[in-house]
Amino acid sequence: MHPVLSPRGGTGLNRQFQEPVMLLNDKSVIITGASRGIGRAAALECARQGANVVIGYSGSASSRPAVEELIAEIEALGRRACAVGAPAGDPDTGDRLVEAAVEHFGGVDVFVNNAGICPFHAFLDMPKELYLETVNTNLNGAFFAVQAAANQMKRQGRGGAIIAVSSISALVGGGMQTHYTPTKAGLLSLMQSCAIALGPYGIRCNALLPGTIETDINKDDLADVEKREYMASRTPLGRLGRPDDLAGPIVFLASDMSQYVTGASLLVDGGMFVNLQ
Ligand SMILES: NC(=O)C1=CN([C@@H]2O[C@H](COP(=O)(O)OP(=O)(O)OC[C@H]3O[C@@H](n4cnc5c(N)ncnc54)[C@H](OP(=O)(O)O)[C@@H]3O)[C@@H](O)[C@H]2O)C=CC1
Ligand SMILES: C[C@H](O)[C@@H]1OC(=O)[C@H](O)[C@@H]1O
Repeated sequence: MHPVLSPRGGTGLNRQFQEPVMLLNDKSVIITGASRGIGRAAALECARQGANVVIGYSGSASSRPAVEELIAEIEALGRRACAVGAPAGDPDTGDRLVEAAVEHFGGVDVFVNNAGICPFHAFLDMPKELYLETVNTNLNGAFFAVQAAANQMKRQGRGGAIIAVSSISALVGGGMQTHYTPTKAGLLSLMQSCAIALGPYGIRCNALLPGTIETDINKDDLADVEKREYMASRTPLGRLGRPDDLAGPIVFLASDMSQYVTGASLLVDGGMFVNLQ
C-alpha cells in the first residue's frame, strides 16, 4: 500500500490510529477500458485507495483472462470488483456499467471514461468505417456513459467525480491520427461543458491528458526504434510514460484532494508538450 498525503496535510498517517489514510475508502468507481494499460493501473490504484471497482472492457473473449486476473488482484487488496464486457461505442453501455455499480456496490461515486482506440491511418484514404468506429468508441459512447453516470450521481445526491481520459492529442495534431485527435479534443470539451452542467449537483468533471504512454495501443507504432527514441528524447523527464504514471493523477481527480477542481485539464506527459524549442 502506498503511503499518501492526508487530505489535511501531513505525513499520510492518521495520527490517532497510525494507519495510512485511503483517498477513496468505500467509494464505488467505474473505469472503462480497465482490462489493460492505463485503465488497469488506475483500477488497481483505486482499489489500493479503498475503492470497489467496476471494470469495463470490450467483452472480447480474449480479454477475459486479463479481467479475471485483475479481479483477483483487487480482491487480494481486500476490495471488491466486477466486470462488464460491452462495446464502448454502444449508447447503452453506460447504463449497463451504472447498473452493475448500483447492484454490486450500491451506487456510483467516480466514473472514469478511459476506453479508447487509436488505429493509426493516413487521412486522404481514411476508410469511413474506421473513422466512425473511432469516433463512436472514443467519443459518442463516452457522451452517453458520462450522462448515465451523472444521472445516477444526481439521484444519489452526494455529488461525484467524472474523469475523461483525453490526451495531449487534444492540444496537438497527428498526421496519422486525424480521426483520433478530434475525439480527444471532444472529450476535453465534454468535461468543460459537463463541469458547468453538473456543478450544481456537486459533480466535478475533469480531463486527464496523457502524453505518450507505452501500452498495447501504440505497441506497433513504438516498435519503430527510431520513433520510440525520438519520442523519449522529446520528453524532458527522459522517458516515455508508463500506465502507473497516470494512476496517481486519476486518484487525485477522483478524490476529495481535488474537491475544488472542476472543468480542468491535467496534462501528464513528462513535459513533452512544452518542449518545443
Ligand atoms: N497510451 C498512450 O500513449 C495514450 C493513451 N491515451 C488514452 O488512454 C486510454 C487508454 O489507452 P491505453 O491504456 O493506452 O490503451 P490499451 O490499448 O492498453 O487499453 C485499451 C482499453 O480500452 C478497452 N477497449 C478498447 N476498445 C474498446 C471497445 N470498443 N469497447 C470497450 N472497451 C474497449 C480495452 O478493452 P479490451 O482489453 O477488451 O480490448 C482496454 O481495456 C485511451 O482512451 C487512449 O486514447 C491518451 C493519451 C496517450
Ligand atoms: C497511441 C499514441 O501513441 C498516443 O495516443 C495519444 O493520445 C498520444 O498523443 C499518443 O499519440
